[in-house]
Amino acid sequence: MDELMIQYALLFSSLTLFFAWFLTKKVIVPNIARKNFPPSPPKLPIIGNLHQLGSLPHRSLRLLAQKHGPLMLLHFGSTPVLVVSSADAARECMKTHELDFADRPRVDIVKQIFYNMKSLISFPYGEYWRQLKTILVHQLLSYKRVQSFNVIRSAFGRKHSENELGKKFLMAIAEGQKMLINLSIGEFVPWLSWTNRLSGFNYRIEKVVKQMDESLNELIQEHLDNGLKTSRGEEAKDETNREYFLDVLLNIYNDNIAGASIDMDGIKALIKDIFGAGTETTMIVLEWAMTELLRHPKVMKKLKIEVREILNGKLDITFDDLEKMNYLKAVIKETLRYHPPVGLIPREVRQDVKIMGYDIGAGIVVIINVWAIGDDPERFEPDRFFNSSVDFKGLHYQFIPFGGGRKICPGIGFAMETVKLVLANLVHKFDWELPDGAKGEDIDMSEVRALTVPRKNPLLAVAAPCYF
Ligand code: HEM
Repeated sequence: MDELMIQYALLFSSLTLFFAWFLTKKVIVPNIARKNFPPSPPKLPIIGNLHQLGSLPHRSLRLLAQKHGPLMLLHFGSTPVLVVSSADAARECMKTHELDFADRPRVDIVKQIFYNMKSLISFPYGEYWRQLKTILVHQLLSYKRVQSFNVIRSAFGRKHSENELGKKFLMAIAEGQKMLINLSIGEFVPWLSWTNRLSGFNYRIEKVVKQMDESLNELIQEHLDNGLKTSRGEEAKDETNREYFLDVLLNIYNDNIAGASIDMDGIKALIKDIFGAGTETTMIVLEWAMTELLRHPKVMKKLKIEVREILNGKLDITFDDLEKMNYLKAVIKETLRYHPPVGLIPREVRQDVKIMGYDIGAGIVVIINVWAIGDDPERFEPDRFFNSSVDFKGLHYQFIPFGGGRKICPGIGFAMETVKLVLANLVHKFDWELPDGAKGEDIDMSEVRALTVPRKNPLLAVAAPCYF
């Protein structure tokens, strides 16, 4: 009997082994083998390629791409990540297969910050995303409104951009952004997600989300208590009558604007979109533009001459004046190419797709390395854009500081008018130099790792007023 049992056991294990071998050889392996995945650098157990990201991922990923090619498959923990590093590859993803690449990665922390992804940035491509985009583009950022808003204080109003409540909200946004870049290992290796609780990561994120929510609720309540403004994009006569983004959104919520609808979480998520995506990016362009002007005195001089000639002794700058400043536009474009504020654009693949002969599976996270794609990363030269038709509106894939395809940044007009206006004013009204007789080449050019790519240390410069 015992012998029979042993024979049964042997037969059973042999059958199991044969079945496993058959599955691996004939079913699973051929399926994988038939797939043509993009090249991958070697990875470590558990963390995958996370250790290769370094302190400035846009730079480390460019170095890796120079070795492994414009489409690379990395692993952040167990999460597969496709890295796109050439204009041709970006065109394939953002234009040819636009819809297949139109989602953002579904990271837990993003879900928490954006009310279960109810924001334009995070919501999967589809009907709700289209509704939010229509509200943002047609109600908040239309050309008429861009001109009628006081561009800097347009979200809540002057009072809130300077008072405690506004500051508290901005601090919570900054903290949330920091947490988004310092994602814990638990986000990439699901079976290690318990470490998020242990390390206090979950607690910190809950605290930040609560802070943002509380300050948003207070801001909304104040706007409701003070009566909503309904200037409908007309130029308001004074600050007290000006209609801000929040008024527009609350009017849509109250059904005062035909053809649009939004719920309260949607309003709050959209406000976070505007602050998260719109304020720091714009500031970063301005700071890098001033840095490059101080490093390149000839460029500064040429810009000053253009601005002052067009203004011809006039103090205030109008939108029409800005339109004529072609060298100013070239300086800003070159700054966006050389220091793209969003160095890495995150996307997620919606369904299996073939790109440049490679098989890319649904659910794979995609990173488009905007900085690596903008060629000639060693030279700042605005003249390359002077009288050139290359633009950032998503048609020229070698220059995509605002992204491309349907997910292209909806704030381009708003951002560009702000940057042009502020930069033109800075060079028109002041002469600039570095402190203590320092030279351009002494400026510290270090970048810091963030969701965006800002200067590591603030730029210090001395302004002397110009008299007309
Ligand atoms: C110089 C300033 C700015 C830069 C460089 C910038 C860059 C970008 C980039 C690269 C994307 C991703 C696009 C893609 O996936 O293809 C994006 C998305 C976005 N930006 Fe901007 N942005 C700027 C200013 C603004 C402003 C001022 C606003 C709003 C007032 C804004 C709102 C958004 C939103 C809502 C999205 C998400 C769009 C979506 O996912 O459908 N951005 N931006």
